[in-house]
Parts: sequence; structure tokens; C-alpha cells
Amino acid sequence: MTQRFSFEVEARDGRARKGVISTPRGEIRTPAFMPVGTAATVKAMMPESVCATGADILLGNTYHLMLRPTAERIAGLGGLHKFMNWDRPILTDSGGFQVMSLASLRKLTEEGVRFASHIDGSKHMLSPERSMEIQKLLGSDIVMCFDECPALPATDAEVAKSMALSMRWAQRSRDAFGDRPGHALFGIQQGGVTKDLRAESAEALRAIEFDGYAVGGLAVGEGQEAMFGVLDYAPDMLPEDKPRYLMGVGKPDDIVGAVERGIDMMDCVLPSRSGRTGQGWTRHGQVNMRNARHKDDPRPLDEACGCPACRNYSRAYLHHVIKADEIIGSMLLTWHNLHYYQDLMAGLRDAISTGALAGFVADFHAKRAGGDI
Ligand SMILES: Cc1ccc(CCc2c3nc[nH]c3cc3c(=O)[nH]c(N)nc23)cc1
Repeated sequence: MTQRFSFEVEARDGRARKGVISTPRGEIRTPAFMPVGTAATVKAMMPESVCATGADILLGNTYHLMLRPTAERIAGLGGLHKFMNWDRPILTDSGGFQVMSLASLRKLTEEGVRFASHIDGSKHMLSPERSMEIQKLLGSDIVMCFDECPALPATDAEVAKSMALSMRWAQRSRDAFGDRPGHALFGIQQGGVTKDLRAESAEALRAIEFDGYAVGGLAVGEGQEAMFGVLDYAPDMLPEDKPRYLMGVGKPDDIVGAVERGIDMMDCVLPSRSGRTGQGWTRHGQVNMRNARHKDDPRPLDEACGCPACRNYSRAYLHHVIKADEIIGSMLLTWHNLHYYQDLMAGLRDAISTGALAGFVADFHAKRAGGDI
């Protein structure tokens, strides 16, 4: 086990890379999908179950944890890993994105963001310095810069102004992070869907130097075509030898397209959130387990899946417990969806290793019947 943070690219296939991130708490196989554990839990999952799906790393959230139970309380109890019984790597977001999407009474200044908690209306402030302090208190292995992600629609001028602020905050995040061997700080590229602004942001981040680089400002409603349009050039603007993290993505076909375009890490609430609403994601497409057509179906959700839901239960059972709003319904579908996402990542990693990515992608699309199956 290393005491340092490092990234090694082991194979390439076109722009896609297969590699490994080494951290003191374990290795992260890339391309990696990172389950979201916003409030110190991947909802409906025990940590050992998350590990069993194949996840090497999970995500926590500065915004949620600073409000409840507070970063100071988690630090006093030994840090987030101990608190949530997950001893592998954790990446935490810096909080700015969640403030803009969840908090009320927000006041944005050069200093940072003042806001009222969506939980109890209490007043709080986030800045690059406070975000770094919170993420240090949590003990996360990969820390994200404090940035601003502009809401769409936004004019070029608004995107440029926001990106410039995020780059000043990136420098302040770097300065406040200090020197923490074994811990990583990732910069976040902004610039909307404007190539010149994306280039300007990449240059600013390179000059500050980070352990990894995120493509931010996407998966905010721009649609897959516009997102892929940015990914056709933006990842290559970032240092080739560092991990590239596309934030908030996505559906299985978004993930495949992002990996083809050089992305190494992704996160999304989709597999867990949709699992709780009865949506199953499979290699043949999406299945709505609330649909009455499953009432008498003895088959598993996905014949080719090895997860506990597909090994031990019928669609009829999943339909029943989902309709009855039984807790096990959320557990089984979340487990299946996260297992499927990790299976997809393992398939992508293997395909890149053997130079067979084009065939894998063609097979991925061919298997997906249109609509519900
Ligand atoms: C626990 C957790 C939840 C969510 C996230 C990612 C949240 C997220 C985005 N989600 C969709 N698009 C996104 C863009 C940005 C962005 O530009 N900057 C930041 N800091 N986060 C983003 C990270 C961690």
C-alpha cells in the first residue's frame, strides 16, 4: 500500500485509457464509476454491499455533511471513513454545486457563498478556505476545488465571468489545501460549452497544478449531444498523465461515450436514485419494475447478471415489493443497478486492455432494445 497518490495509464484504445489510481487507502481501477454517498451512506446499501458491487471508491458531500451532522462532529468521531464504516478511498465534492441547487437565500461574492440550510434554515458560509477545511475534517482522500457551476441557460459573458471566479477560487483552494501527502486535490474545468473558455480554464488549472482534473459544468441539462460535443475536445486540454473526472455522469450510454472520449472517473445518483423508484438498468436497456406486466414473470430482472437480486428473485417478486413500497425493493434494485454499472466499467476496462473497445461499444448499443423491456 502506497503512502502517495499516483495515477498510471496501463493501456489505451483510441482516446480511451485504462489505468489505476493508487492511494494510501487502496487502488481505484479506471475507468471508474463512483457511487454517490451524499449523507455518509449510499442510500439503501450497506457499505459491504457497495464493496461487493465492485466499487473501489465512493463519494461524500461537503454541503450535506457540513449541515448535518457537521464536519467537526465527524472529525471528533474519527473521520468519515470510520463514521460510515468504509475504509477505501472517498472523494468529496466541494459543496458549491449543491449550495446552488439545494440551499436558499444564497449570496454569492468573491469571498464565497452565504446561504441558508435547506434542512433548518440556519445560516452558513462556504468559501475555498472553508471547503478545504471541511474536506480535511472529513478526511476524504480526493478533495475537489471549491468552484461555481453556472446554471443553464447562461450567456457566454456569464459563463466567462463564472469560470474566471472559479479559477480564482481554484488558486485559493490550492493555497488552503497545503501539502497533504497521500491526499489529492482535483481542479475543476469550467467554461460551459464554449471551446475558448474551456481552453482558458484548462490553462489556468495547469498553471496551478493539481493531482487530477475534473470536467465540470456539464450534466446540468445541456443534453447528451452538447455534452459529447464538449468531450470531443475538453479532456485533451487537461494533462494527459493525470486522472480526468467527469462530474455527474450519467446514464450507461453517457458513460460509454465519455470513456471513449478519454474520461477516467464518473459519478451519478442515477443507479441508486432510480433504483428507489423501481427502475432497473440492464444490458438490454431500462426496465420499469412498477409495470404490471411483471406480475407473474418468474424470470430474473437480467438473466446475465450475477447480483443477489438477479440470482435469488423473480421479476414478479421485485414488482410486488416495489408496488408495496417495501424497503427490500429499494435495496434489491439499488444493488442490481450499482452491480450493473460496475459490470459495465469492468467490461470497458477489459475492452481497452485488449484493444477491443470499438467492438464492445458496438455490442453495447446492439443489445439495447429501444424503450422498456
Ligand atoms: C456526493 C456527490 C454528488 C454529486 C457530485 C457532482 C456534483 C456536480 C455535478 N453533477 C452534475 N453536473 C455537475 C457539475 C459539477 C461542477 O461543475 N462542480 C462541482 N463541484 N460539482 C458538480 C459529487 C459528489
